[in-house]
Amino acid sequence: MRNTPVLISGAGIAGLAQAYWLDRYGFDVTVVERAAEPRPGGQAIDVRGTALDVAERMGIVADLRRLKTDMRGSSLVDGTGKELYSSTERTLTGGVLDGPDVELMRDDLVVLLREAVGDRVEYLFNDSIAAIAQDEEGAHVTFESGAARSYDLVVGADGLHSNVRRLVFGPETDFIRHLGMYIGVYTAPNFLGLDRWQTFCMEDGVGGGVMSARGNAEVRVYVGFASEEPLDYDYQDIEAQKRLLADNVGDVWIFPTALKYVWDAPDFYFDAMVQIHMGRWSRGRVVLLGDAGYCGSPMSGQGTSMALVGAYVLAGELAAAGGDHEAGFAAYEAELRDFVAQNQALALVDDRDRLETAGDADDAIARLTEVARSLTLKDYAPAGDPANVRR
Ligand SMILES: Cc1cc2nc3c(=O)[nH]c(=O)nc-3n(C[C@H](O)[C@H](O)[C@H](O)COP(=O)(O)OP(=O)(O)OC[C@H]3O[C@@H](n4cnc5c(N)ncnc54)[C@H](O)[C@@H]3O)c2cc1C
Repeated sequence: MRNTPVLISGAGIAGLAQAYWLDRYGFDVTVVERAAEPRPGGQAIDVRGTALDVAERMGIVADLRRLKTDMRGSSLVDGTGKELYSSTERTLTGGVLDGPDVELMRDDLVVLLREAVGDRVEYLFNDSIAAIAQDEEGAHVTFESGAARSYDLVVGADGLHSNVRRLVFGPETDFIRHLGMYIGVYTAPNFLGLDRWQTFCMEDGVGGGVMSARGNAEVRVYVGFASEEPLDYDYQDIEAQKRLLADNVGDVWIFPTALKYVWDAPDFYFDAMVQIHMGRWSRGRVVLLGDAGYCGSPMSGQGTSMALVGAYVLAGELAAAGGDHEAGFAAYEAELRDFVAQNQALALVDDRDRLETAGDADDAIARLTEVARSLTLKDYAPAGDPANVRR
């Protein structure tokens, strides 16, 4: 597939995994990323079920396990700080501690994927696609920098607020399903003195938690508030988002203290709990992957795993279709639709936000584990051996 030039928009989890697999099948890959480098930040994320099989085929499972968050357990408190339960067997973010699933920091996974891709693909940082025109010859892309280039295919892996989706499929409002919650995630000093521990708080209208990270040197704060109506704010204006968070979180648990650290946080991430639902994930030579096409929201617990599985399936089906992108895109959807629907449904289960007892948590983890494993990967020959392609 060399000489099949593919442009991937976004160097997040989906984009980097896609670059890895397309390169391994011999496509000629360019990645454009709006940020100056793959963006760090984020809370603990999970690789579980079928996504672990993908990681196995990438040869990165040992690295994932090395980077695993080293939690001893978790507790849940109410808005006054009264403990509802505590467990040394599971965490609220990662599930059963001695199970096969891997919970790690999002930025560690980004670095790991970047290393797995190596220098074999071209990166265009600090840039973004301004326009895409398609015809029988290809997808003709103009970048915001002013450069213009043609590709056979464009993969939109640019996250929840996908630029490619907006340019090719229409406005975000056509595809978004609001789940009634906003969250902010950021790093703070370990102001609670947590020792490999996470404590979460569930209270009407406000919720979240604090989790120690990096050998207890710091914590990741995770704080959200309910809003039935979608809020109007600038996705690029981080200071305004911090203000929005501070203004909407009341005097609940330790959140007022946690929010004192938000102003200096280097890695603040804020977004609505929303899902993306689309009738089609491709149009012409353009296809969507990960959050761009089927965001499940952090409430699904499966955004990262869906991105990894989606990247494997899309690249594999394109390779199997031998250059027929319409057949490849159709097979990608056929293979992945049911898996995505089941994973997105996890965020909508009524009792997922009512984890008041250890039994509730066990039920939720059992359901998640079953759905996360519900797809069996196909073999897409001929991929190179990871030992030969990884540097
Ligand atoms: C900084 C950050 C922190 C996150 N923290 C959490 C978290 O704590 N918990 C959680 O559950 N999920 C979090 N997520 C979302 C989570 O990473 C995704 O749900 C999941 O991993 C699927 O990944 P994705 O690659 O589809 O999307 P993302 O990980 O969102 O990656 C999208 C990438 O596209 C880039 N991009 C966006 N617009 C453009 C553009 N116009 N041109 C080029 N590139 C563009 C972004 O900079 C980013 O690198 C976070 C995402 C980001 C970017």
